[in-house]
Order: sequence, then structure tokens, then C-alpha cells
Amino acid sequence: KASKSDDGFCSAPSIIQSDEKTKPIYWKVTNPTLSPSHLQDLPGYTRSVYKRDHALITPESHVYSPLPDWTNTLGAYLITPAMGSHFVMYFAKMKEMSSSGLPPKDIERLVFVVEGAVTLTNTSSSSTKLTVDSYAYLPPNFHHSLDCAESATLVVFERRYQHLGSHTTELTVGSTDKQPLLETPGEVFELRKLLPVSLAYDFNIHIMDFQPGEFLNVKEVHYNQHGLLLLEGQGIYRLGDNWYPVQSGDVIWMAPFVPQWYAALGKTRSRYLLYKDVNRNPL
Ligand SMILES: NC(=O)N[C@H](N)C(=O)O
Ligand SMILES: [Mn+2]
Repeated sequence: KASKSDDGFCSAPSIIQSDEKTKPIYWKVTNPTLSPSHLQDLPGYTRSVYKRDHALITPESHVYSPLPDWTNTLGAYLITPAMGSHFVMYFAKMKEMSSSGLPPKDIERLVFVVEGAVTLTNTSSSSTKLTVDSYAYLPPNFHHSLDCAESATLVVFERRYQHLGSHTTELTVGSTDKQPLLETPGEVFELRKLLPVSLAYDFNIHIMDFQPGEFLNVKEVHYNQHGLLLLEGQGIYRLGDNWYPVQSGDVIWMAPFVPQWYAALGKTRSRYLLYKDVNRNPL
């Protein structure tokens, strides 16, 4: 709590907690605190950074333009191969009566809803409503349409599918809260995976939960790439030799082998969504 003005001590404003109680989950992703209160009026100030092996892209840096092949939808590409990644990660802001375009040939897609609702339609089955916290995986060359009546914000991952033998992937629809908690030997965070762990899949999306004060035990350095969206909470992300304060709405690109570590701070749970390439020989 902020101290009274007459007590002679420096004081910081108290953190407003009421939003968290009354707003729907992940609300902070699309309504973030743009910057710390003492910096928000500084012209030219941003927490974003772009380096060879990592990037932090904070909401005041997101630039939207019409998404090619989609109707009535604005997109902000956050991670693309121009950075060295083999995947793209973008926000799609769908407006009234909007619909998606198809990814290019041989490209697989995962969409996760952070705000609003969309309807997924494909040629074979009936349509499915996707609300906040639900997702769909669309295999390469799978005909589909995402349609939005009012408004929705999606985070989308796409990459060229890397075949392995005769394995094939399947349409997968689900929601985070329906996914089982998985074992995390040596770690304290809670882990869910959105896709099957079978060899057919060349990536997965992890949902990782940390209580305030919890942190990664492994100071990870690994061959896999990551695209991360902080869905809830605040903390410190270490990337290489840099320590970044982060909050919900922030996006991180991690190149192969960048040292990475997270510690959750504040008073509420941290939850992040993480792209990770798996199941393929790096050669
Ligand atoms: N930066 C991360 O959270 N990495 C994950 N623990 C992972 O690589 O699975
Ligand atoms: Mn990792």
C-alpha cells in the first residue's frame, strides 16, 4: 500500500489488484500496462529489444496491418524467419464479420484464442466454437476457415511441416483447462501440452504456470527454438546475459541455445504459452 504523504518515506503507488478479480482470464494480454507508471509518458521509451539470439517484443511496439488473405483482420507478426526462426508467430485481431485465410501449401497452423470467440469450420465436420483459452491445430493443407462475428484476438503459430516417415498429424481442438498436468521432474512449475506428444508432431505448445517466487531450476541451453507469450503475471526473464522485467502481453523470441531462465514475481500466478520444436533430428 502507498504510505500517507505525511510519513516522510518514499512510497510507490500500490499495485491495482481489482482488475484481476473482475475481468475474464487473459484480459491483460490485450489490455496490458504499457510501461511502468513513472516511464509511460517518456517519449521513445520501450522495453522491447532485438538481439541476435533473442527478442523481447512488448505491446507498445506491436504494429498491426491487414493480414494477407484474411478479411477484416489486422495482424502483427512478432516472430518471423527474418529473425532466424523456422516459424512465424503473430497476433490476429479479428473484427466484426471477419474470417481467416489459409496458410501456404504444406504449412501447419495452431491458433489460440486470447480474447473473444471464433468459429472453426472445415469441409468434413460441423463447426466448432473456440472461446478464450481454447485452441485448434490445423494440419498442413487442411482446408478450414475461422470466422468471427464480433471480435477476437488470436495468437497464431505457423511453420512448414517436417514429415517423418508415414506419420501424419490430425485436426486437434481443445482448451487449456482440459489438458492434464504433466510430470516435470526436477522443476516446480505446472506443465500442460496442447498437442499430442507423438512423433507425428514436429512442435508442441506448452502452457507453463509458476506461483510467485517460483523459478526454473534448469538454466536451460538447448537446440530448440521458442516463441513465448506471457498470458498472466509478471516476473524476470533471463535471456543470455540480460535480465528483463516482463508482464502479461509480452512476447519473446528465443533462438537455439540462448541461455534462458524465468522467475515469477508479483502477487499472482505467471502463465506462459510456449512454442517448442520437438521430435525431429536437428541434422
Ligand atoms: N524457457 C522455457 O520455459 N523452456 C521450457 N522449459 C522448455 O524448453 O521446455
Ligand atoms: Mn526452453
